[in-house]
Amino acid sequence: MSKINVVYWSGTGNTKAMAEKLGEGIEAGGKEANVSEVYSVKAESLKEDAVLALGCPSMGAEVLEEEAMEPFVAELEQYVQGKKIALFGSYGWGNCEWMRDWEQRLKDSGAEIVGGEGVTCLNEADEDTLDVLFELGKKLAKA
Ligand SMILES: Cc1cc2nc3c(=O)[nH]c(=O)nc-3n(C[C@H](O)[C@H](O)[C@H](O)COP(=O)(O)O)c2cc1C
Repeated sequence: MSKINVVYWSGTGNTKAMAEKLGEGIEAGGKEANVSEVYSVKAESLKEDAVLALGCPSMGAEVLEEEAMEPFVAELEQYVQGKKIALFGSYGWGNCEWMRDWEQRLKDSGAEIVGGEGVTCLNEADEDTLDVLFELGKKLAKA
């Protein structure tokens, strides 16, 4: 059974809960999910992953969290050509500009965004969003 890495940053747990639900979907789809906080993962270790998922809330002013996630994504960009990547994250008040920018950035580096766009939710994920993430996990397992 091959593993799918889900790497996330979460300050207050909203994006963490999204990551965990995505992981459940991956396992339901028949693959092992490796759900990790960004602090414990080196971008280089994902070099060979054909499929992976990344999560981060909107921080700063519509940007990725800047201490850990932003440098991680910046380093990962050199490896993403041809990869299938699912994106997700929570936000508090904006218009999801951070997610649109993140999608575009990875597409420009040659990645395919699984599902066409990142999954976003206002603050804590509701049941509908959790269902979407579960289904996305199953889709990742088959990608
Ligand atoms: C320092 C800081 C900056 C934030 N900036 C934004 C922002 O620009 N746009 C937005 O929609 N939400 C913003 N938020 C709200 C978070 O995205 C929101 O609280 C989210 O649910 C946090 O997810 P987490 O629980 O995974 O950390 C910000 C929150 C903090 C603490």
